[in-house]
Amino acid sequence: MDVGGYLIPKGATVNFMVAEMGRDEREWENPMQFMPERFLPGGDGEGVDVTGSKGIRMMPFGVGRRICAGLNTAMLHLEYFVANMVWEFEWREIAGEEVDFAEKLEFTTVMAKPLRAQLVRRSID
Ligand code: HEM
Repeated sequence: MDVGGYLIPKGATVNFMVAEMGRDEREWENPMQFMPERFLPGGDGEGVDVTGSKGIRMMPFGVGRRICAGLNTAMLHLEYFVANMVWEFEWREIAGEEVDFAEKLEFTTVMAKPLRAQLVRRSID
């Protein structure tokens, strides 16, 4: 089979570099910038399809017949969880400890400098 000019032999194992999709400048504006607002209306990630049925720009849950069975549960809970964490707390860097996205390869890829944050409870009056 020919995929984008590459001949894939029958029975070959194909590994998709999922993280590289998120770093692709042809797909994402300033991909290395942490910009969660890109997924809001008007952003380059607005309405992105994570199921792979319209196209694939990111695939955190895999795609196709073995796509994550918990996708909808996970998305619902993550949105609820993140919304509450931002609603309840202000998230700050610890003085003198800048957030550093440098990576280190262990069993999985982890942050070279573990992230520590200072949480300040918001006053909800
Ligand atoms: C942020 C949360 C989650 C992420 C990023 C995630 C991601 C994934 C990925 C990448 C796969 C492999 C897909 C493939 O083989 O192509 C997978 C499979 C699976 N996930 Fe999740 N998952 C999450 C949460 C959950 C939850 C909450 C459940 C259950 C309640 C769940 C149940 C499953 C099951 C059963 C499979 C195997 C599906 C199969 O092989 O047919 N996942 N998930």
